[in-house]
Amino acid sequence: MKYLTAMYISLSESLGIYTPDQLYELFTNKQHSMPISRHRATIMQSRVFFFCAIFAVLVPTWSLIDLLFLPGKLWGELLLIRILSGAAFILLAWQARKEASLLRARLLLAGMLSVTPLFYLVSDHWLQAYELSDTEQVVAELYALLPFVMVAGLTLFPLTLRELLAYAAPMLIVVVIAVIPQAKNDIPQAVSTIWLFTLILGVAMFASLNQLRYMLSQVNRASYDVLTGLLTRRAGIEMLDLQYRLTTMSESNLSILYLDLDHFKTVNDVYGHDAGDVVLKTAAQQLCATVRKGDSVIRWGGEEFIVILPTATPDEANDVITRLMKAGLGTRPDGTPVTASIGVAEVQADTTKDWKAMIELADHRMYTAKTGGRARSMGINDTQLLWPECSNAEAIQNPEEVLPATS
Ligand SMILES: Nc1nc2c(ncn2[C@@H]2O[C@H](COP(=O)(O)OP(=O)(O)OP(=O)(O)O)[C@@H](O)[C@H]2O)c(=O)[nH]1
Repeated sequence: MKYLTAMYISLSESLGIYTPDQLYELFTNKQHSMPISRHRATIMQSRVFFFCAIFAVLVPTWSLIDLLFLPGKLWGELLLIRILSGAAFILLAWQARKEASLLRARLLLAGMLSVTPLFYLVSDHWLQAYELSDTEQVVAELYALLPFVMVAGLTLFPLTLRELLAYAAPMLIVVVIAVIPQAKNDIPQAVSTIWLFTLILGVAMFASLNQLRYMLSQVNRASYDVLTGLLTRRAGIEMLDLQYRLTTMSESNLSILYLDLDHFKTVNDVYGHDAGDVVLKTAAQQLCATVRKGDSVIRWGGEEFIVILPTATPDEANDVITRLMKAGLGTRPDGTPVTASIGVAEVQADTTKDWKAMIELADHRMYTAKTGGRARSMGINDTQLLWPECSNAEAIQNPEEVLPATS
């Protein structure tokens, strides 16, 4: 099995087709990262808003066409459900303007997709009760297109296969229920209706999955640093903003660490850029290995990192730093330990007004740690923690001392 998976991965890489992980990401959102879920929720809600706003106007306005071509009593009945559907679309559009979350986006889409099939089922029931002339029949036939319009609308949303199946199944059931009476008189017509619906559904699912695939690649590219695999500054800012708001809502704790590797430039200058890259990668891996699952590590700049520690008090943040100093950030090419200057900030202890102020404070403390001798952290109330192996960090990492002797 392992052998087959490895073969599939190498084949998929060389042919440019999906790897098992990519396929899984298209099947379900279980492994989607926070930036992807947020981005997807925002797109879905903005499109639900767009769709619902248009339908909120179109559905009631269409009654003018009904008035011209359908019997008066039938027009009155249809007008009632048109007004109700229009109101439902207004409600959905209004809800879609609220802050995006995946749960809200999914519920709104489910709501949007149910209004039209319900409208279709009720209107179809009333239309069947009337003997319609040829012209009236043409207008009535337009009603039968409603589920097709809705299913085609799925192309607008970047959905996983599981979501698509969950949304498409009820619509398919509605169409099957609606064609049952028709099947009694005209089986080929009923079969071709279901066939056409399935075909449009297939195309819509394909387009929707493709949109998701494209979105995944774009968001991943923008959210993860190519060298270290950490969150990029852009994705990190979104995460900081979210965590800060969640923390202030729940009045809990939130600590951040601002790390700047010490004398990193000398690694590049003495051993070359590739060696510098290896040091950065190792430091990033060590950081990720030290923090908890819910924490986030961001590559803030060249050799600067930010660690977000949700719910962590200043003492807990210091525990993380102690763990990190013990585990280390890897070694430089000359075998000396890589160290960092670290600034700490905490939302309650520092009473910061927003995440930017928190970053500024942590940056300022990191600078104090740097000027205070490097290889140390500077926390709240000037609490300092020193790197254990580096009681004399400056001497170990003095650029002049690591420069190889020139002949
Ligand atoms: N190899 C490599 N180097 C990088 C990357 N990004 C930034 N740098 C280098 O990181 C170095 C940062 O050096 P400085 O900010 O001067 O500071 P430093 O040498 O770490 O010294 P202190 O911060 O004062 O301890 C610069 O030489 C950048 O070129 C990268 O992706 N790869």
